[in-house]
This record gives sequence, C-alpha cells and structure tokens, in this order.
Amino acid sequence: MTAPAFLQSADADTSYAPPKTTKGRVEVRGFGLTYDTADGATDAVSSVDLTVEPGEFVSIIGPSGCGKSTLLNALAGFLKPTRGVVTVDGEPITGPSADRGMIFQQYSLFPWKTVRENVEFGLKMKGMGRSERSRAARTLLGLAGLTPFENHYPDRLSGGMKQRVGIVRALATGPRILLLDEPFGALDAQTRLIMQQILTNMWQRLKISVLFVTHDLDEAIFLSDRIYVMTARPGEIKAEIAVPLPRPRLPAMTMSSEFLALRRGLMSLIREESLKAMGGELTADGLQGLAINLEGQDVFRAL
Ligand SMILES: Nc1ncnc2c1ncn2[C@@H]1O[C@H](COP(=O)(O)OP(=O)(O)OP(=O)(O)O)[C@@H](O)[C@H]1O
Repeated sequence: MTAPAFLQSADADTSYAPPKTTKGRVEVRGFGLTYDTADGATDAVSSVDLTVEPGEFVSIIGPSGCGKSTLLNALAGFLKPTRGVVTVDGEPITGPSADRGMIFQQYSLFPWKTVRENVEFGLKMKGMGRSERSRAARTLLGLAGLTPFENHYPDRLSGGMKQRVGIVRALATGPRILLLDEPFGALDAQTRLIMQQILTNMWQRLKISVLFVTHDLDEAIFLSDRIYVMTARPGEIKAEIAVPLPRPRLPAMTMSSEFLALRRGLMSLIREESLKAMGGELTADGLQGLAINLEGQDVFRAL
C-alpha cells in the first residue's frame, strides 16, 4: 500500500528539486537572559552562540530548565536578550514578526474558527484578499493531509491534527524561520512519528530554516542536519553535532549503527548535564548504586 501523498517524502520524488534559499539565517552571539523576579534574578541562559543556515534544520537539546524555551522565545521576539545579539539575515530581532513562525507544545488554535479560517487568519492580517488566502490555505492544508477537515472546528480534531493545523497556520504567512518548542511532546509515539514525517516533508518543500527544541534524542537525530546540546542552567552550548545521515530519512535508519552511535554520544552528553540540573547531590557514581537490575538489564545504564 502506498503512503498517502502528504506522507511521501518530498525528495523521494526525483522530479522535485527544493528551491534554493538564501533567506532565514539565524545568528545568535553571546546571548544571555536573566529573569528579574520578586525573589531575585534568575540566570536562565548564560552565553549562547549558534547559527542556523538558510534552509537548515537544527535542533536544540538540553536538560530541563537549561533555557531552551527562553532562547526560542527571544528568537520569536517575545523576550529581549539581557546580553548579546540575535539576528535574522543580519537584522537584529526587535519583536515578533511574521518572518518567524512559532509553535508550542500546547495547541493554540482559535476554537471559534474552522481549520481553514485558522490557517487564513495570518493571511487576512497581512491584507491578502479572500480568494487568494483561501487558495493558499487550501494548498497548505492539502500538503498536511488536512483537506477533509478544513471546515471542522478544533474541538473535533485529535491532538495530532490540531498540531498539524498549528504548523500549517504558522507556515501560511511564509515565514523564513519556523521555531518549534517541543511541538510533539504531548502526542503518542505513533502520531509523533507521523508528525515528524509531515514536518520534514513541509520543510523540504518550503525550504525554510527550522529551529526545533526537543527532549527526544531520536527525534532530534531523525529530523536534524545539526544538533546543539546545551549545558545545565544557566545554559550555554556544550556541543554541536552534525547529523551525517542521508535524506530522505527513513524509519529503518533509526536502527543503523551510525544512528545508534550518535544516540549514544548525545545520551552521555545529556546525562552529564541532567545530573547537574538535578542538583549537586546527584552524581553519576551515586546513581550507580540506585540502578535497578531487571532480568539482567541495568535499567539506569539503559537510559
Ligand atoms: N518568566 C520567568 N520568570 C522567572 N524565571 C523563569 C521564567 N521563565 C523561565 N524561568 C526560569 O529560567 C530557566 C530556564 O527556563 P526555560 O523554560 O527556558 O528552560 P527549558 O530548557 O525550556 O526547560 P524545559 O526543558 O523544562 O521546558 C528555568 O530555571 C526557569 O525556571
């Protein structure tokens, strides 16, 4: 059985050549952010340098609380850096812009609008005429396999579908960069895999830059050209890992020795930082004593 069109890999079709892109270069230099609260200052991010080249898919992983969302929110223009510079195509970010689409883990659709109206909303705000925006919304909804649901209201959609609509809505205004903060974190494993494929297909067709935050190492490897690993809070970049797997990425690749080696490397980097994030009292040596042995499998080592 052939997969539905919206799940077929864009570059599996040999006649398909993604348009070359020169826009959407993200540059972060010496970025730091300190939250001022009633209880005092919290250094969320210490000093981050990173780059996303036009059309590149880059992920950020790191222990909980290391400042991943903070960084993404600054790139979206919702937060102002305390230190450093954040630019898109050389222009400093001064606030939110349609050039940068943001997707959160929680679905943020308008419940009183249909799927198509949700997608058309940003286009209407940009002043696009009724028939033009309807055509644009329909094309993108088709790419995401959502045509049959275009007149549905969000409360009739599954979590995966809502997130698909969210991605289509963010892409409709033609952003140069898509910022995604744990977008599939609330979805079951199977839906998550399908969403990864849909996102990859759309990214390859539209050739925009993507910065993707996830806790899931397999997801980061499967999707990305490069992965940045952050340290425990206050976050900085601990490592930058290139993912040399060819595209299209196929589910079978997750069993390849290359994939598993990347996974092992990332896991040891993250484990070290997660222990730090959990507090000084937890050390790798201390945790060895806590490892549970199930049918000969050391559960902690298997993490
Ligand atoms: N509005 C805020 N005011 C004060 N402190 C904040 C605020 N938002 C986040 N923080 C703190 O800044 C640090 C970084 O938070 P952030 O949400 O960016 O981390 P994260 O890496 O995205 O975490 P997670 O992986 O758990 O989602 C945390 O210690 C958090 O408690």
